[in-house]
Amino acid sequence: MSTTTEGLEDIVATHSSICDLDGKLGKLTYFGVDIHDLAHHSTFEETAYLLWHGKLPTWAQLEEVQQQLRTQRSLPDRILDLMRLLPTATPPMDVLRTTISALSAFDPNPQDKSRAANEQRAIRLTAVMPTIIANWEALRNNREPVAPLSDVSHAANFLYMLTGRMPDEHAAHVLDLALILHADHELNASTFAARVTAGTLADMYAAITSAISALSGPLHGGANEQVIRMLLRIGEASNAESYVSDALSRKERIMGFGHRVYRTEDPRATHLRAISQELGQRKNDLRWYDISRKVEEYMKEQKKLNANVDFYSASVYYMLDIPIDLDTPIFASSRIAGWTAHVLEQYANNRLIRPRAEYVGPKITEYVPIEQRG
Ligand SMILES: CC(=O)SCCNC(=O)CCNC(=O)[C@H](O)C(C)(C)COP(=O)(O)OP(=O)(O)OC[C@H]1O[C@@H](n2cnc3c(N)ncnc32)[C@H](O)[C@@H]1OP(=O)(O)O
Ligand SMILES: O=C([O-])CC(=O)C(=O)O
Repeated sequence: MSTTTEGLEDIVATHSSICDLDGKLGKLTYFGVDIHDLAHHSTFEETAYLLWHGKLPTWAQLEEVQQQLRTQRSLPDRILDLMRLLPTATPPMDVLRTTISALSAFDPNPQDKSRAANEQRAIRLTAVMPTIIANWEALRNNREPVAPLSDVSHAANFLYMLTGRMPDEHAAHVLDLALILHADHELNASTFAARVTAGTLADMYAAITSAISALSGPLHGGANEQVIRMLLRIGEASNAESYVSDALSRKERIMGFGHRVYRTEDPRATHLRAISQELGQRKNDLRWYDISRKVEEYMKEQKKLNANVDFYSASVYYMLDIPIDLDTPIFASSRIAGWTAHVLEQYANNRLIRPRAEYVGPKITEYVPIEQRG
């Protein structure tokens, strides 16, 4: 058998037309469209369309997808009933995983496995993600959920449901930009998990449930929540160096740094760093940005590691007043566009994903009856 590579590092496991990632140049494109162009000009809805259809939409196509997303934001009452049954301490990622899985029972036509039916599922799942997250925030705080609006953007509605107030234009723009930047990233762990599940021809709900589970860990999407907890512990920019130096001397990982593919700046971090600074300036409080910069400089100097997408998104969400444990669910509410695009691509040209393991266990061992074992 060929030699093994732990963690499948640099192993090319499939063909994909969705996302091109050059870790040396720090270049990221979705169907050939540069992430910087999407960040400057697109919206989350348009980016999701690009991921699902492989091309940027016309006005009419954009209008249609926006309309579909807007009209499918509500959750079935029985999903809300299910959420009410969960202990209020349930982590939001667990709530997301459970409700997305449960939504399979409400599929209008579960037998329909056509591309068109799966595209509709992709839209529905994307539309309800913010509703699940915001409803959970309300329920766990003993408040009635805020019903979604159907006449504002995905990002504006998300912030509205979280707070019960219409967000200002800048906040909605910032969340929209964060959603664009997180929407896809080639064969990251959660997307791979989605494709492995889809590869068995399990349905889209099953694939997305796998993806949410994989995203939740601190080495992947779960890092953003840990970043802001670290920034809060550091407290002041002047403490950053000693905090990081102590953590490194204990051989701890600094969350939000390092990447399996990037050997240079993560192009998403470039935008998130700038938004973190801008939000700090607008709020007249550059504390979180300043601490982040110090940590970043020190990590670069000491470990030659760059900030990844999770590092600056943490302070951005914090300055948008988003509760810390919603950071990873927000990541999921963006990545759902990429996950579903990959599931559609997997179904379109499916082959079961089943690698091998190099056996390193004991040699053939005789079966000893239990009464003779020492
Ligand atoms: C959306 C995303 O998923 S982005 C990634 C989010 N995750 C994080 O931010 C968690 C922190 N980062 C990490 O744990 C890693 O960098 C990962 C998991 C992202 C990538 O891991 P891998 O590609 O397996 O790199 P690996 O773990 O082999 O690290 C290589 C070396 O860099 C060090 N290193 C990597 N990341 C870090 C870090 N964040 N802090 C300290 N040291 C680090 C490792 O200790 C290792 O050093 P060594 O060779 O002296 O032992
Ligand atoms: O690509 C990866 O391994 C992790 C990552 O940055 C992402 O999923 O956005």
